[in-house]
Amino acid sequence: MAALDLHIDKISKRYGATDVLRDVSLRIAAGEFVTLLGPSGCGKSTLLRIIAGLERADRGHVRAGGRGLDAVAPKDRDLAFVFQSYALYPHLSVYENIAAPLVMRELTSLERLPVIGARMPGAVQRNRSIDDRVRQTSALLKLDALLHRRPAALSGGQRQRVALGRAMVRKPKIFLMDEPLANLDAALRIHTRSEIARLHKEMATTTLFVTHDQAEAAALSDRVAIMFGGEIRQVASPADLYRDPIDLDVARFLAQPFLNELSVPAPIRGGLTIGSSRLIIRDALGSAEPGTLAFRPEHASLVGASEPGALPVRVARIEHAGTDAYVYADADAGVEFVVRIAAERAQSLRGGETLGLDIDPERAWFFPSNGSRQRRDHSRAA
Ligand SMILES: Nc1ncnc2c1ncn2[C@@H]1O[C@H](COP(=O)(O)OP(=O)(O)OP(=O)(O)O)[C@@H](O)[C@H]1O
Repeated sequence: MAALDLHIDKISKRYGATDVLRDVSLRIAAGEFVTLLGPSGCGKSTLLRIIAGLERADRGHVRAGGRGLDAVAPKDRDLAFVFQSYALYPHLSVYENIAAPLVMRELTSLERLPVIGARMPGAVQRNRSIDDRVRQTSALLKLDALLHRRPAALSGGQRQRVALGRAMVRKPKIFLMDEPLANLDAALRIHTRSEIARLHKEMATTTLFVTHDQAEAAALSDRVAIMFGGEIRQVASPADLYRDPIDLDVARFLAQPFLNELSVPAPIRGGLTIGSSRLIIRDALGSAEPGTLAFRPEHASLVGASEPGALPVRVARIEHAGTDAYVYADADAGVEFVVRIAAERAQSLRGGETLGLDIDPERAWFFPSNGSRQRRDHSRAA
């Protein structure tokens, strides 16, 4: 199945007085899996609906494989849309649900009639080809054993697989998926997520996936476009977004499970003054305005209280998380930091103990209060 690239060019959309999308541009390569990630209400679904042709943009263009789609009817766009709600036909079997888009497209209303339709010239051949495609698709989705069942007799994950099957059977050039895992419980979400990853690997269909779940975005995507307030803030691979966020919003949104933040006065030659300590942070070199020092729990360590350059902290509590532990440590002036350490090491710590917090000067970020962070590599793209 040949995949198509998808280009979204300067899309804007307003509802009443609200700018829902502002000049949104995004280029998705043929076969790429890109996720729109952002908080509720940031405009993800609206953008997907505009690409599908279900909503009209006020400005901007959508192109797929070089063809402008703005004037193309939704049904002729060669896109398949998978929604959060499965919207299966309750009175049809799994087989009939998956076959439905092909039956509607490839058979006339007479040919669709039971008994008569099946005997009409031409329809026999087309019915056979529909049957082949339904069986291929259900084999790919491991639904073969469930083809005779009605949706009511399926689990949530199975229903979502049928919804995927119904979208896949038409062999679309592009998949649009709007939170397709949102209605599943935690275990099924992870299972169905790996099914989607496997299918994408096998079929390499260009996919634009919407979620507000950072773990889902990271697990599935080649690249993630992170949105806030109707704008795409940064587009990068999940690893680059986590490692090199463009601003504090992005760093916070990808906090797993916590981001340490501290407001600090303007750095002097990369040096930040925190209480009676002075820390040199590479990211702060070249900045001369106040801002926020931020770092992830894994980018600091606990050392002896008298270690030079370490901030004095007191162990408040320890949370165990499998092989790791999160240590909540209080610094002066009511600031709390979280540090990730190995679970074995946590066993030797005691609540109330005074230690030093050693922040990794290469990995901590400095976000100036006005203006962007000076990033070391430039993964921002549109
Ligand atoms: N038809 C509409 N009329 C008016 N406002 C709308 C309409 N559709 C969406 N909006 C508003 O546009 C904004 C973006 O909505 P959208 O559904 O695109 O966000 P989202 O990022 O997909 O959110 P969620 O994750 O909650 O689905 C919201 O503030 C929403 O209330």
